[in-house]
Amino acid sequence: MVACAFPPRLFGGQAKGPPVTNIMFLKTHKTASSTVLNILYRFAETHNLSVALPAGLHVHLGYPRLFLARYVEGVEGVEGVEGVQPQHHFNIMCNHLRFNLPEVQKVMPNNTFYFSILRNPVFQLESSFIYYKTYAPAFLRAPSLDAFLASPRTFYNDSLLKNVYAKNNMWFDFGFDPNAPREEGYVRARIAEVERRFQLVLIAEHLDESLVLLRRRLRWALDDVVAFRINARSARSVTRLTPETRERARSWCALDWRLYEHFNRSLWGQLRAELGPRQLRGEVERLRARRRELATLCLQDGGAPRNRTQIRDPRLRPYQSGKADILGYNLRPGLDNQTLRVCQRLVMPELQYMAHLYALQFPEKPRKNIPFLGE
Ligand SMILES: Nc1ncnc2c1ncn2[C@@H]1O[C@H](COP(=O)(O)OS(=O)(=O)O)[C@@H](OP(=O)(O)O)[C@H]1O
Repeated sequence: MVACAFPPRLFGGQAKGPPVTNIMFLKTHKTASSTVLNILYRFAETHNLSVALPAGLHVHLGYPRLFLARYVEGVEGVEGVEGVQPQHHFNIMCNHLRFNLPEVQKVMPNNTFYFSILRNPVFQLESSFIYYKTYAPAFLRAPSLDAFLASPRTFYNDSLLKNVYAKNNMWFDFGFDPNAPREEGYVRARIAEVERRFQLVLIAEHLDESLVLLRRRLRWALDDVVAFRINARSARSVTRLTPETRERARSWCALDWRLYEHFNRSLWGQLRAELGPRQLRGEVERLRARRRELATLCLQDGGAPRNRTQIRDPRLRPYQSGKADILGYNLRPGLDNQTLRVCQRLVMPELQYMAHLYALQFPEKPRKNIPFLGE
C-alpha cells in the first residue's frame, strides 16, 4: 500500500477545543506576510470558510487609505443605511489594509482572533526600497538606500501618500501616524493599544517559532501552518547594508523600531512561558521536517526558488515590482491529482490565490483580472 502524503493530522496534540476559524491578520508590508497569507488562504479554502476579499477588481482593502467596511466584497450597499450594520459573516480577513478597528469590527465577528507580523525595520526598509523603488516618490529620486538614509529629508515629502513605504511603514499599517515625534508617552500608548487588540504578533526573523505559537493559539494541525517562503527576492536584488546605514535606518524608522523591539521581546516571553526551550526546539524541528518533506514531494530541483522567466506555469509566476526580482517555484512534473492540488496551493502567489478564492466565493461576479498573466 502506498502511504498517503497528506494523512489526516487533524488537531493532534493540541489544546482542547475546536480550531479557531474567525481570524483577522493585519498584513503588514515586506514582513513575510505573504507567506502567512498563503497559510490563511489554504486554511480558508480547505475548511470552506469565507474570506473578506477586496471588492471588485481591487487587490487590497483600500490601502493606503484607512480601512472601511465597504472595501470588502459583499458588504457594500448595506453600509450607509441608518441603523443597519453589515452582517458579521466573514471568517478570515487577511489582505493588505491600514488598520481601523471600528470598521474591521463591522465585518468580523466579536470572537475574532487578531494577529499580525513585524520584521526588523532595517531589513523591512531595505526590502521596501527595492520593491517600491519606482512607486514611492521618496525612493524614486534616491540613487541608493545609503544615499536616501544619509539625507532622507532631501527625498522624503511626508504629504505624499505614496511615501508611506518610506518611513515607519509598519507603524502606519497599524493605523498610526508614521511622522509623529517619538515621544515616550505617545509611543507607549500606541503599543499598549496594539497589545490590547492583537492576541499575537509574529516576528519574521523567527517565523518558525512564531508559527509554532500561532498553531497552538489557533488549535490547528501541523500541515495547516507549514508554508514555503513566498515573495522572496533573488540574492542579486538584496543590498548589503553598512553598519552606518543600518543605524540610520533604525533611527529614521524609530517608531517601527520601538514596535519591533517590544513585540520581539513579547514573542519570546510567550514562548518561554508556554513551551520551554526543549519543547520549542522539538516543535520547530517538526515544522521544518514537514516543510522539507513537502518540498521534496512538490518542488522541482530540490525546492530552489526560481525567477519569473524560469517558472514554466504562468499561473505560478509572482507579481514583480520596482527593482525586485521576486521568486517563485516550479512544481515537480507528474504529480497525481490530489498531490498536485495541494502543491499548487502551497506555491500559488498571492494575487492568483486571491483571484481563485474570489471566483469560488463570488461565482456570479466578473473574475479578478491579473493583467501580468497575459504578458
Ligand atoms: N519564511 C520567511 N521567513 C523570513 N522571511 C520571509 C519568509 N517568507 C518571506 N519572507 C520575506 O518577506 C519579504 C516579503 O514580504 P511580504 O510578503 O510581506 O511582502 S508584501 O508586502 O506582501 O509585498 C521578502 O523579503 P525580501 O526578500 O527581503 O524582500 C521575503 O524574503
